[in-house]
Amino acid sequence: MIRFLSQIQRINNFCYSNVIVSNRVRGFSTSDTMFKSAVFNLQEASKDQVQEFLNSFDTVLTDCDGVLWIDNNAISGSADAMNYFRKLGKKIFYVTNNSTKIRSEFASKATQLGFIASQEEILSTAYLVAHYLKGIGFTKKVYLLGSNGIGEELKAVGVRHIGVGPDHVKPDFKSMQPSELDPEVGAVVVGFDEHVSYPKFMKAASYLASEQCLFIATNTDERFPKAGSIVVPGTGTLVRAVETCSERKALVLGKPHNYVRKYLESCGLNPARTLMIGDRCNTDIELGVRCGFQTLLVLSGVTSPKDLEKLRNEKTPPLPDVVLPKLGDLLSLVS
Ligand SMILES: O=C(O)COP(=O)(O)O
Ligand SMILES: [Mg+2]
Repeated sequence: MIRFLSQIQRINNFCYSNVIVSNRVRGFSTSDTMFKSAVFNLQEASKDQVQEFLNSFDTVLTDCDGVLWIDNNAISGSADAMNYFRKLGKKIFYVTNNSTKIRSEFASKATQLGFIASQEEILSTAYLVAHYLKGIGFTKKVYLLGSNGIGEELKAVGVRHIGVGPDHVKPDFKSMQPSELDPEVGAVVVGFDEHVSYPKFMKAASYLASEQCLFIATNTDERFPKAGSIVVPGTGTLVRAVETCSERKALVLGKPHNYVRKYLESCGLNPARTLMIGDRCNTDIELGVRCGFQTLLVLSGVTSPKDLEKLRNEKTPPLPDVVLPKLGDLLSLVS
């Protein structure tokens, strides 16, 4: 497996890749100094090393929120970096845990923000939910605690759903009757839902009281990346709430879980020649590590430089192979 880090190892005469392998496979047996060095700051690389890095992969999988954009604003330089990868002939996939849009909407958003993207290159959790239910031949109805993005993807594969939009809290909300439940519901899907409410939790948990009812979640991200000090709770907040009141565990489809991993495996990627870019260690980097990809963490989203330092000090895996402040910084290293 010829990877960038083993090139660095030769150049620096320092065993970066062995440190990483031993950290991952055999636990933290290496010295603190070696461990800390295991995350390579690409900004400290020479031009030749950056070139080696760029030559070490053919496929780029990138996270979206926090790497390419935050809300509706592109992160400076990200589009140029992604378009540069494309110019170099790299295959590109946008792999997002965000469930609020259908794939064509993600492609339009990307295009508007300056990225080159087609629907076929988008792998979103809304799509994965539809892919999963279609794959198991699901014919019942979905109770959806989520957005229209999932609803539209379900519709595209012929799966019926209810629940999207506000379900207002009434003064006597605790007196909800079983007649308010739809007997055709055979699955509860939890994704991001800006209209989350107590009646929705009651309905989700009541459907899930039947063991036959499937329980699926898009992702468990704790927070959305946000510029500024306001915390925007992520889908994990809703999943945990439904898990708590239903006393069940959801099957989670998004990064870093098995379903998305298997999906990517079925795309015929060569793990040794694939780079995963992310802004979050416990989803993006974890997925990359589990799949055997190289991993690049950018500090423009959820993980701050302080968070990374803490993870390195506490020796908390998964850690990325390389790090950059933001994806756009790559271009100044090659020009
Ligand atoms: O929307 C989310 O929760 C995360 O989306 P991302 O995977 O593109 O960061
Ligand atoms: Mg992200």
